[in-house]
Amino acid sequence: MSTLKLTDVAVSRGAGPVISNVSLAVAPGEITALVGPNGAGKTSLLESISGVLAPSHGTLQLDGVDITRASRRKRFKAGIVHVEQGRAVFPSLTVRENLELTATTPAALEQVLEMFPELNKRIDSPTALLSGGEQQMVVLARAFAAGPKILLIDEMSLGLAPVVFLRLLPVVQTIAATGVGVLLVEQFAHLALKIADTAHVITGGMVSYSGPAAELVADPERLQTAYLG
Ligand SMILES: Nc1ncnc2c1ncn2[C@@H]1O[C@H](COP(=O)(O)OP(=O)(O)OP(=O)(O)O)[C@@H](O)[C@H]1O
Repeated sequence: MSTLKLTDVAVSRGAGPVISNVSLAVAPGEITALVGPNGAGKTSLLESISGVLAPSHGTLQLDGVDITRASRRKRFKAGIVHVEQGRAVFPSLTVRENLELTATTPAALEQVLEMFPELNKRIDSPTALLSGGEQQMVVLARAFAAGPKILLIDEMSLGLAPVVFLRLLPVVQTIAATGVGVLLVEQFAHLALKIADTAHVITGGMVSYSGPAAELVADPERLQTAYLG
């Protein structure tokens, strides 16, 4: 059970800073939602956590250990797994072959399929033949099989109908229930907030709200105000 802690993180890209002064924690077994408008900096923040981008300021700690300068590979080995935007499956491989990329023993594969029983039915199908929602499930299952302590999920809803996205949310809850700390980035804020424990709204690279997700669900005006920065 691991906690990720960001303190005063800033990230620059190209022309200048895209993230400033972000402090937040991702607790084990909980879902932390990071929501905000297009271009707010959500992806950049996730990339600074998984090591794609180096923060220009601030610190990142996993269980009290400073990982601010750790390589991407080292962070992955420490349990920070990043599900990037865009459903990166290997379409010509079967579902089984996609999962075996991270579930490297028969026991590990069995454990993943217990968590994702829907995939069992399609296990020998080429992944290209699956629906968008099922492909996203393969991506989540593959990430879960990597044994994350902290799972970063970027815009899982991209290109999916809201009704399909809704079916994936319980899967994220099941993953968190195993003790994984989930940081869920979403543009469908109202749906993500329903399953989140804690929420952070980010606008213009800065956090405009941090608190219980239920507070934003109960008070949509507050969510709107936070979106306006
Ligand atoms: N590869 C890049 N090079 C330079 N600037 C970039 C790059 N990617 C994103 N940006 C800029 O960084 C800022 C934050 O973008 P980012 O993608 O992190 O936001 P986001 O909240 O994830 O938005 P979206 O939901 O549209 O992906 C934006 O101003 C964007 O134009």
